[in-house]
Amino acid sequence: MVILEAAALAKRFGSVSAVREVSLTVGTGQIVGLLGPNGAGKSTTLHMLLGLITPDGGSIHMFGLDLARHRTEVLSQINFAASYVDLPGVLHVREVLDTFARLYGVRRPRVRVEEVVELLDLGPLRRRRVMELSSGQRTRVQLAKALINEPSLLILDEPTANLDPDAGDRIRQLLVRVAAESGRAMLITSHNMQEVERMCHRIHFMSEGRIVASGSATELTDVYGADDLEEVFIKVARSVARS
Ligand SMILES: Nc1ncnc2c1ncn2[C@@H]1O[C@H](COP(=O)(O)OP(=O)(O)OP(=O)(O)O)[C@@H](O)[C@H]1O
Repeated sequence: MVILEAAALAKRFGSVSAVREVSLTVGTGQIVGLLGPNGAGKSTTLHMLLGLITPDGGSIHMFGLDLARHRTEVLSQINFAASYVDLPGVLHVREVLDTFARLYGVRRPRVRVEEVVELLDLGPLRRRRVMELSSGQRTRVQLAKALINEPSLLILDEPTANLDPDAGDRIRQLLVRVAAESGRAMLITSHNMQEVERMCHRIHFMSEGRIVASGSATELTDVYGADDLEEVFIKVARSVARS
């Protein structure tokens, strides 16, 4: 089932065309990756999907509903995590999760908070203030917050950016398991090609605001005659830069 359908999205910032004619879909249980060099338009695309900025063109449908016309209903079924979004630093981890559970109108909030604490291994950090946490620990709190409302669609901007290799691997496994077991759809950006190769069913490469290549990791490595996704990335980025 199609969870997210974006068609011909466009966004300009003054003279910069940040996103041009971007179309993509994400289905139930599917993990889709959005890749591309710095400034390609990935975050701008995610921010339009989250209703944080208004597209100049195109349409966004989630669960069959137009985001522009059914904003509250749509946004209550999705969630987002990114390391650049600040959580209230003076609150304890437990208080942050309680607050978001109530904001999202989660049924049985205490039970759900305990579930995400367990899932993200936050037990020992429950009573620590967010401002006292390391960046990797904050990333885990962000992901717990993103799962609190059991979203049908999870949008993750570089979900493992601050994590050490062991924590990053655990989070990747967790997200893959969550998508497979609960059918949650995920759209992620990442500069970690191994992560994308391992997690994503479908990948879109963006460059200068456009999607310039799409497929599974295997399809893309075949098409570009590359050994791995990192080589594909470099070939795509350099071929666009030359053209
Ligand atoms: N609020 C803004 N005002 C002006 N220009 C912006 C704004 N947000 C983004 N841009 C520009 O839009 C383009 C796309 O930026 P965006 O942040 O979407 O890229 P990105 O692919 O997420 O990059 P990165 O990998 O570095 O995070 C860039 O040229 C950026 O400078």
